[in-house]
Amino acid sequence: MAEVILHNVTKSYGPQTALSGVSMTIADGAFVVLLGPTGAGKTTTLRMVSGLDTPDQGDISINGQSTKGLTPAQRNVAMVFQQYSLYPHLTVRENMEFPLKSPLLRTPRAEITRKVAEVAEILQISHKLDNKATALSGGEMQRVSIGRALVRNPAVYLMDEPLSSLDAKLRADLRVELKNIQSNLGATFLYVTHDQIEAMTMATHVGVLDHGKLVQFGTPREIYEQPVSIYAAGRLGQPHINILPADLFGPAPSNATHIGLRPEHIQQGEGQDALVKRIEHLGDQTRLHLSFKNHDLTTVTDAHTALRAGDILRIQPQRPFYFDANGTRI
Ligand SMILES: Nc1ncnc2c1ncn2[C@@H]1O[C@H](COP(=O)(O)OP(=O)(O)OP(=O)(O)O)[C@@H](O)[C@H]1O
Repeated sequence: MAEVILHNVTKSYGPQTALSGVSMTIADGAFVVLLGPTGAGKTTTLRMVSGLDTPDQGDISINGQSTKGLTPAQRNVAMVFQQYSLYPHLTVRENMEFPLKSPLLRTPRAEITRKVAEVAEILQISHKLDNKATALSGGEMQRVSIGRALVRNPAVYLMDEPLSSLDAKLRADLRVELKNIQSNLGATFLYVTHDQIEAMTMATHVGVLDHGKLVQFGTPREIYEQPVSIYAAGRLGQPHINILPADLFGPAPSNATHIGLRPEHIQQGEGQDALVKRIEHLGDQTRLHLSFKNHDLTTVTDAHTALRAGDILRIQPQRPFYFDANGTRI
């Protein structure tokens, strides 16, 4: 496995800047998740590292070696993209064996068979190994494309929302499996997801992209507990952070325009009156949708709450964030 360093990477497509001066170190064995809304530059970052596309400026090194002029094969990266790209005329087994049959690798036959069986078991597709790739559901095809990456031992795994087409149960299973594989192998991962749980549970580090710029890089806890801006704070957390006028609950720092409250940072039972508008029972969690001085906010409470819509509940902020007019944390 390897360390990947992006140094000042910039890429434009015509007038559109996709990446602007992105510098980031993906340490050997790190699991880095890129977060940002559509168009932020996540896929472009993966394409730059993979060699499918090249930066206009800046450089990317893998294991201390510049990738300038190197093809994807020479970079030894394994990619899984949102749209699975299998060889339709081959079986699942043949698709998964394919990367190991590269003449460069010279993998012994018995080793190929063992590795494919092991990965198929993890991905719960052992019973489909002899099916044609086209005779599979979308979720199965996606698992085969993940399998094709996992049979290899590349410098870095690049994955673009690999679990998004799977149903919830399988997604949860594979989230745990992928994380196990990554920790056991000490593999380096660069991974794109929109899924909060994947980001919080799988990442060793999170990179927050905003219009092609890397605005924050840190552990998931750092991003959650010490966001640099409203934008970064909004990337993690379900329910979403509440962003309200700074002085809604009382005096605020003089340059603050907004207060940011994570749902769990609204203390209940003390403070000022809020109206309970709606209660959502999610099993392990209950969400309260409140109205406070004509502003909507969301908080969480215990699963067996006696509260009902129409009740009045006292609330006050606990550990608030304050932001200035640019959205920068104070
Ligand atoms: N091949 C291309 N030609 C033109 N513009 C492109 C191309 N690839 C990306 N872009 C533009 O670059 C910007 C970044 O795109 P990118 O695909 O990296 O975003 P993303 O964060 O991965 O979004 P998504 O979550 O939708 O996948 C967008 O404005 C996009 O329209």
